Amino acid sequence: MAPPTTPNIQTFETEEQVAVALAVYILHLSAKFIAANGSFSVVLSGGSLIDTLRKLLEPPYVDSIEWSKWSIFFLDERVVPLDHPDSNYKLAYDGFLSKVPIPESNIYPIKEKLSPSDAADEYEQRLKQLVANNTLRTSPHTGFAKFDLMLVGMGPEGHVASLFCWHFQRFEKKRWVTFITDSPKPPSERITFTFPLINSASEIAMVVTGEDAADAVNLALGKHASYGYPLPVQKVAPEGGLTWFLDMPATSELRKTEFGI
Ligand SMILES: O=C(O)[C@H](O)[C@@H](O)[C@H](O)[C@H](O)COP(=O)(O)O
Repeated sequence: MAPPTTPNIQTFETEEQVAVALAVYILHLSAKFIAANGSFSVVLSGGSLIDTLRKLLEPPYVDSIEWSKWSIFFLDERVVPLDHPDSNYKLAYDGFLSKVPIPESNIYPIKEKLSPSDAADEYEQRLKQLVANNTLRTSPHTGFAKFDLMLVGMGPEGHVASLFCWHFQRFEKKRWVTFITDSPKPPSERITFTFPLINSASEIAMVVTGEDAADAVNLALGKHASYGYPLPVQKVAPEGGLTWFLDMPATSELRKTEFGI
């Protein structure tokens, strides 16, 4: 296991500025990985992240990216049909994927009409096949697939992907993809990448905006971060780079603790 890198914490006045900075960061990584490997594998979360990607759909970013080299995966997914309003694929398709020329064959939604357990098995097997045929690279440290970029959101109580406090999935060590049938955030049935897979990534962006996230941001990044039982977000410790993108409301509690205001 490679030692995790120190996070790069970037804070911005507004969510709009986070969206711009995220577009610049993604543009840079896309060019870097395509130059090095001829491809760029990106893992998307659900939630507000998809809207925060909106700057990528505008010039100069949209015209500067080699979209045909991108492949898209889902960090977690609700076990519902792909056209269901709760589907992360539908959210990503409507808000982002339908607006950029990523080949359909490079987009990897979950398979429909399976139980949560079977959907997780099927997605894991598909990832393993993509490693076997060299579409995805592997971490030499962990043997898990090594995605180029994971875009990760955080819930107000510190969950990431569908890995929640007080739910055993967060301790999974062997599986690449697992499932949950009692998710505290609806809908209850989901599949999710596990921490060993998440932490094998080359780059992770934690994209966290809004005041709802302020307590968990303070717990994760504040001076008492190492005290007590860690939140799921505190287990995000990739062998590659970790960059936090935060707006002012998300750092409001952190600023009180850090500066005693
Ligand atoms: O499918 C999901 O529910 C998500 O992948 C989930 O992990 C999300 O990223 C966080 O809950 C943050 O969501 P918000 O950005 O909307 O707060």
